[in-house]
Amino acid sequence: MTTVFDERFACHPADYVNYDTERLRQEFLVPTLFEADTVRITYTHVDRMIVGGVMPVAEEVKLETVDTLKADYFLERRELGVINVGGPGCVEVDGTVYEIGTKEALYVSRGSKEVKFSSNVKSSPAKFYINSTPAHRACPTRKVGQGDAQVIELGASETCNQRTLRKLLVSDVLETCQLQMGMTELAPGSVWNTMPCHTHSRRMEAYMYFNLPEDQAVCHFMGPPQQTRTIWMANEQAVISPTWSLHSGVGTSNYTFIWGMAGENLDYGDMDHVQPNELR
Ligand SMILES: O=C[C@H](O)[C@@H](O)CC(=O)C(=O)O
Ligand SMILES: [Zn+2]
Repeated sequence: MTTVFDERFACHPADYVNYDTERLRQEFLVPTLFEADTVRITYTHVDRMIVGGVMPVAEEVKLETVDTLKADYFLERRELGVINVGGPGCVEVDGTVYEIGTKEALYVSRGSKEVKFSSNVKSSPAKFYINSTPAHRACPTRKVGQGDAQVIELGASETCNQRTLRKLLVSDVLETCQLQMGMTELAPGSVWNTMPCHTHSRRMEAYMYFNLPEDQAVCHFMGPPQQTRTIWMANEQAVISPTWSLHSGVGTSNYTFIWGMAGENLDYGDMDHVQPNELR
């Protein structure tokens, strides 16, 4: 197995406006998450979130520390959220095995020394999407299945934004330090996520789009509401949303995405809303 590590620095909104397409993609897009028997992790200095993907195929894959963390093990000072977007698999945390089916989640406590990922069926490997953030204390490791989620229905077909939001690893469901994660699924024919959109300078966010047909795309919007830019995204790619940025997208078909947040509060409803006709 291999670990592929990449580091991104935080960026000022006054500089961001001068970025061209390539530079925007370099700073904010995480283009590859899932590669056989590999842990791919991107460390963003925006709230120090790590965004990554683990796809075990032929072997069990271990979450190993990287030199940049200067930690004896990956979760020495961090908590971890895992959501499986592939076939059924297992996550073993210090000897305890958790069966994680498609669209199920696992919260892993700070202080967990050994985290190992495996797929149940090689021909349909698990794809574990991960977010990890600094943690000041240990909260219990826990699996969160679809039935444990807090579900919210949003939007309408008339405005092409009908979607089901599932809060998985959030404060209403279980205890975490700062990490909050969930999944939003667009209804067939609906293409707009997070519209009307919002910002929340108290928290950064990362989005990972999946279940998007390979020949389709999502146009992701970012930036201060009056200075937006777009990043065209493919299936199973992630994008970093700095604290000053909105995050919304429109697809050429429907899709599902995972959102993950980190920052100074756990209040999902803390948002500064922006109406579509206010955007520039
Ligand atoms: O701060 C919250 C996040 O942006 C997402 O949860 C929004 C979302 O999934 C949606 O509206 O579709
Ligand atoms: Zn948000």
